[in-house]
Amino acid sequence: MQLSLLTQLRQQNPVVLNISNFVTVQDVANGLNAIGASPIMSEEVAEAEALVQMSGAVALNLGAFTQQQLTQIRQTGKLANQYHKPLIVDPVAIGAVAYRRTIATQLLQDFQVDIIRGNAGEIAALADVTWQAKGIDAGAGDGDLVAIAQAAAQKQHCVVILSGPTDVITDGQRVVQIQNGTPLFQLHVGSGDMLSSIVAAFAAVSAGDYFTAAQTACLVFASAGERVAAQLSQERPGTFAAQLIDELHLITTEAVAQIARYTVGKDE
Ligand SMILES: Nc1ncnc2c1ncn2[C@@H]1O[C@H](COP(=O)(O)OP(=O)(O)O)[C@@H](O)[C@H]1O
Ligand SMILES: Cc1ncsc1CCOP(=O)(O)O
Ligand SMILES: [Mg+2]
Repeated sequence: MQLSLLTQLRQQNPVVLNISNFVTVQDVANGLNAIGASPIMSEEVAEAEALVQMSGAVALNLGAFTQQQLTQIRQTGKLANQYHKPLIVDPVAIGAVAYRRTIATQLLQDFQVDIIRGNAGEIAALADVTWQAKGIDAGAGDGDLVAIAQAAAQKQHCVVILSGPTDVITDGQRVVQIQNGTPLFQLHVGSGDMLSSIVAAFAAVSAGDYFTAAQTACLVFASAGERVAAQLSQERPGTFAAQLIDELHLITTEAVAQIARYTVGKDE
């Protein structure tokens, strides 16, 4: 864990290129902006090379792609590899939709991803583990989440974040588990997408240590949500979403350190 990465992120204000889905694009842009990164979104393959070159990291969200956008996604992923930019993929709903799973599998062969961030249903699909994913949500299953995340990381040769009540972060061998968070995240569509792009922002300032970038991003994001939830007397999804943006902007490394609850290793 390296909370100083949050300070570096705010000092460096890295450009993060996002291919977003149309549902959560604004959450992602504002979440990145609030925490101290500089978001840019694009839907045009003709500008992909210029945008990748100027970016500190690239986040590809597979939430609602069309055939046309697939060309852009594939090209942007390849360019990120070519220009050695950290590449993050969010494989939205690949556990629930066979078509998405097929496409994601192909894409992950077309370029080498550095970090994959998904919920249990999505990461189980990558690891070929049976799971009852439900739409964009994690769904239900009884597999060992740490073993599933490790299997996915080993298969894709990258860092994997399996997010949920506990976030599991692994490079296939090493494991960190973060217990911070709030169930209110699940009441706001876009929480996961925001996290994936914030992971990209941390990766941009991590000098290639993607395992540390991934766990620090997860801890900061989950802590921000937890601090907001602690101030709410009722479940208020709208208020939570607005205040999450505020908190991403205001949260300090000291505040995160004060509430951080995580374990290093496989046992919680
Ligand atoms: N029940 C929960 N308790 C605490 N934190 C949660 C819970 N569910 C999700 N989170 C947090 O919500 C954020 C988004 O993760 P997740 O809900 O798994 O993504 P997605 O929206 O893609 O399904 C993460 O920071 C995760 O830690
Ligand atoms: C509802 C929906 N449909 C396609 S993408 C998307 C948003 C998914 O957002 P998240 O995974 O962050 O909840
Ligand atoms: Mg998601």
